[in-house]
Amino acid sequence: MIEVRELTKRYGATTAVDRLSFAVRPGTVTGFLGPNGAGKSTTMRVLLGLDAATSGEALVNGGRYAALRRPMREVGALLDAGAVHGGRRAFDHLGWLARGNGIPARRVTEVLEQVGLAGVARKRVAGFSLGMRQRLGIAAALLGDPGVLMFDEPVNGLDPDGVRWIRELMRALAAEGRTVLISSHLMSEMELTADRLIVIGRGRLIADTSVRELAQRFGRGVLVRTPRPAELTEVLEAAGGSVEPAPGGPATDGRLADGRLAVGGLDVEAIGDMAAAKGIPLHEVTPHSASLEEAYMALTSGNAEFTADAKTQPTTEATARRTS
Ligand SMILES: Nc1ncnc2c1ncn2[C@@H]1O[C@H](COP(=O)(O)OP(=O)(O)OP(=O)(O)O)[C@@H](O)[C@H]1O
Repeated sequence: MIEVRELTKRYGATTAVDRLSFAVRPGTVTGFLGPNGAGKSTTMRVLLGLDAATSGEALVNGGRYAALRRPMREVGALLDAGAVHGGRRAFDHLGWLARGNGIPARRVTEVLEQVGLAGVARKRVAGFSLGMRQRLGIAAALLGDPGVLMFDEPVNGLDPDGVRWIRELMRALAAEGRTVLISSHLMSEMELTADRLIVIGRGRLIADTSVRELAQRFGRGVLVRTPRPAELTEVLEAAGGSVEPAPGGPATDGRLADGRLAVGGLDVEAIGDMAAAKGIPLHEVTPHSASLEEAYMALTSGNAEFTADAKTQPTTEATARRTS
């Protein structure tokens, strides 16, 4: 179990994580999503005791990492696959980690087999491809057979076979009842791997939802294009519709991407009638089936527009709203 409560991390004037709260439960793969610089790595580093929180808490199995008695047996992590010294052999690197953490030597052989590196166990890491280094990093994370696992961008730079292998491994680890948190900025990858999604932007929570809920929320709707998006938004929201800026094109007024809106909860006829009644021109009205990628882009585009109010951070659904 991973719990982050009102976590804030500042580096000088930069607020990397801003009153962030979420929980990651056992038995699921949870995707930790957000654009570059959203605060994913920082959150993971604080969870792993590599950085101190400015305020709030980041707990693993109910305690701070520093207070865990046998950390590698409780939590395994891959933060930076390049962090291993190139002169070391894979077997020796893992053996050194095992000895330092009271882990039986047989685990080294087991995890090397598990990640498919048994054949190169005696080779120096300097000669490893990026994919092999990722596998070695994952082997290190698995060494203590921990119940909690965190992987920062594990599929970065991997070929399709490597990506599929990681996806299957993550799902298998969760199926064994482990808590698995994977960060990524690719919804396309998380869609196939994760059960739950925590989406952050500018250090704040944007959505804490299941993949299914997100698909349902954005799954069907009507795409509307108008030169007066703010007025139409007001009219449609007053009628009970949900309105999000739709991806596609740069934002012209800093808030709404070229006046396209994804409308949920209202049909084409109702939208057309209401716009006509208010004299708002419509340049396009199309029934639309959004992909999760589009949903993610709508959630994260112009993060300032989606700042979850820190006092009422959503916990069960993607409830972040535009603030204007
Ligand atoms: N050690 C540091 N000193 C100063 N600023 C930092 C430090 N670490 C991170 N930051 C800043 O904090 C913010 C969040 O960075 P972080 O690396 O956590 O984001 P991220 O979501 O992991 O992004 P990416 O997907 O690019 O890895 C960024 O603005 C980053 O520049």
